[in-house]
Amino acid sequence: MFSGKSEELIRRLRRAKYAKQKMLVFSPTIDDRYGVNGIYSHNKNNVSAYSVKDVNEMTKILYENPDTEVIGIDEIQFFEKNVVDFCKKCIELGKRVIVAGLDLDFKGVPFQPLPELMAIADEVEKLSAICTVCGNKAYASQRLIDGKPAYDDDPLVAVGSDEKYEARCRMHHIVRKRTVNPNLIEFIVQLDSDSKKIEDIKSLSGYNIVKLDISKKVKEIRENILKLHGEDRKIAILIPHSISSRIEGKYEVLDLMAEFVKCSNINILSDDKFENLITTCSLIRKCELNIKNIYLTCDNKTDVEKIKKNIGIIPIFI
Ligand SMILES: Nc1ncnc2c1ncn2[C@@H]1O[C@H](COP(=O)(O)OP(=O)(O)O)[C@@H](O)[C@H]1O
Ligand SMILES: Cc1cn([C@H]2C[C@H](O)[C@@H](COP(=O)(O)O)O2)c(=O)[nH]c1=O
Ligand SMILES: [Zn+2]
Repeated sequence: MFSGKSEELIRRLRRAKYAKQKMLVFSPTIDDRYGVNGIYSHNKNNVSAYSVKDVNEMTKILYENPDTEVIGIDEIQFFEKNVVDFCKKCIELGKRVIVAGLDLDFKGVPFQPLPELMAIADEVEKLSAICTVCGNKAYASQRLIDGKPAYDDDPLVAVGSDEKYEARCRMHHIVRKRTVNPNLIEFIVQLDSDSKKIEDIKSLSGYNIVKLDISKKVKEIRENILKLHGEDRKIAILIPHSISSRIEGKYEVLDLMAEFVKCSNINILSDDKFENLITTCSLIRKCELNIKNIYLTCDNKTDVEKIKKNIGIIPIFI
């Protein structure tokens, strides 16, 4: 963007006008930045044009004006692929076709249908703007959202001008990739009654420990977990209730934990109520959740062997 494509198109169309050639000029309806029914450069230089939404509309107008000699199209990247056939048809009919469009999108990926149009064109003039950071020749358009580079999964089409885009050279053109929080959510199922022990768990140091509040709505709880995890934080969710407790009277805590099966570990804090531990572990495993650690808050050494044999995990005393 800002390379002077529209200015150049306007210049060529003005010359055709001086030559008294009959012209049809098209601009996509979607581009209403500086006005409709015209081609406008960033300097507000303009020529009048038909504002059309697709190739069908262009074809109709062309049939109504069969003596057209020159056809100009701006922002051709906003038209469907069939605009290539339209251009070919016009050339076969002996008309001169001048189009302007963006070759690369904000990610630096070829913007369809420019690659095909450039391949079939008799003449291609590639214009460059100036990098707003270093003053070198620009390579692509930097999309900025709240002043920060856009992400690679942002929508392809976003009409705008310098409030959204800047010309940038290769070095200063940035596309952000959305990073997935590499930290798994650590659920801490508390089967004992001594919550103070949680601070003693070394593997959870640095974690933001959030207590699950089952008086809230499922949607609210879920969104809060997603938000905290999405913020790239290390989070541990303390479950001070039975995993069979219900949220909103119908949804078990275990159902909620199962929603995060792909991005969570389960840690269990247990005292000497062995049966309770066995039942909890088997319910958790039925949901294919990963039990990472079992922490014993009692010092009953006989439990270690029982847990190892029945659950397959060597418990850690805290
Ligand atoms: N970074 C930039 N590099 C070059 N020209 C710029 C820049 N920013 C704004 N401009 C202005 O934009 C004009 C080109 O506008 P325009 O023809 O609409 O470009 P395009 O259609 O390629 O976006 C230039 O003549 C200049 O006045
Ligand atoms: C890079 C890029 C641009 N756009 C939009 C933004 C503008 O409305 C036009 C380009 O206009 P210009 O005449 O070249 O200044 O295209 C878009 O929708 N998606 C993109 O990736
Ligand atoms: Zn630069």
